Amino acid sequence: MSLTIQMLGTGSAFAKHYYNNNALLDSGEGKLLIDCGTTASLALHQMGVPLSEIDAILITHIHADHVGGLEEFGFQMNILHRRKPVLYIAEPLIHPLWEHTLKGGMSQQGMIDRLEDVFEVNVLTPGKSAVLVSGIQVELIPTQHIPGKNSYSLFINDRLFYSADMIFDPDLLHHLVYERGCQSILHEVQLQGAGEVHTTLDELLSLPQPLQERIHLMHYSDDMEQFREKAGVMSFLEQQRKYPLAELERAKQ
Ligand SMILES: O=c1ccn([C@@H]2O[C@@H]3COP(=O)(O)O[C@H]3[C@H]2O)c(=O)[nH]1
Ligand SMILES: [Zn+2]
Ligand SMILES: [Zn+2]
Repeated sequence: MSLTIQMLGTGSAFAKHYYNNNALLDSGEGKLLIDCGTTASLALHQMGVPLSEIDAILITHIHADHVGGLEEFGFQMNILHRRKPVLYIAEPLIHPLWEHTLKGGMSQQGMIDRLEDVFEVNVLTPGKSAVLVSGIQVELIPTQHIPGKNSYSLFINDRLFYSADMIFDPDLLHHLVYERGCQSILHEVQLQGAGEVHTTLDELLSLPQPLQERIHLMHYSDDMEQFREKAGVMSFLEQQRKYPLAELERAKQ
């Protein structure tokens, strides 16, 4: 069975109409959750996917719309299912995730003192591809988001680029498509204003047409419908719709 991608949500951090920009990848042999924001467990509930069916979680960076649901996920799995969820994470994110995000809610003296006490932590090395669940191979690519905050975009199965929150990096997109065989790009977008920590629609519209044709937009604000025409050949991903990878790749033809 081929890979499918279903966004739990496609919203920006402040969106209310759209849930947090998190994704469920399903190879048919295993399920990988990309990011676990504040709205993740509600979205998964609506999608009919029990938390216990998720084989692993991968975190791109530390912001609530990407990690705010980990406390509930961790507690539910440990308390209700008696097992630690598998967490893939770059080493520099471990300390801030525990010390600055999860410790306040999850620590229990003598029982839960570290991230590893509630999650099965697997460290990923940027630039090195690894099979995270059967049929899903991921390479972390460091990309720029907030000064001093580590953030990692993803190159999946050597053909799909999934942007973390990131500032515009046209050279990376060019490199992935023309030198690494990238077929489709799921890219975050900021529809209005200056892209100080995100990539703007205007910036993506400056890319050559063959690159734009590969792009599917996500992480957008509630006024997305007003930008469909402006986005041209770039399409907006719909939250909770299941996309076979082949469908995303067909869009460019
Ligand atoms: O320098 C800053 C820092 C943050 N922010 C906002 O806070 C949000 C945090 O989550 P996010 O990364 O999905 O999106 C970010 C932006 O919406 C910003 O506009 N400028
Ligand atoms: Zn975000
Ligand atoms: Zn962010």
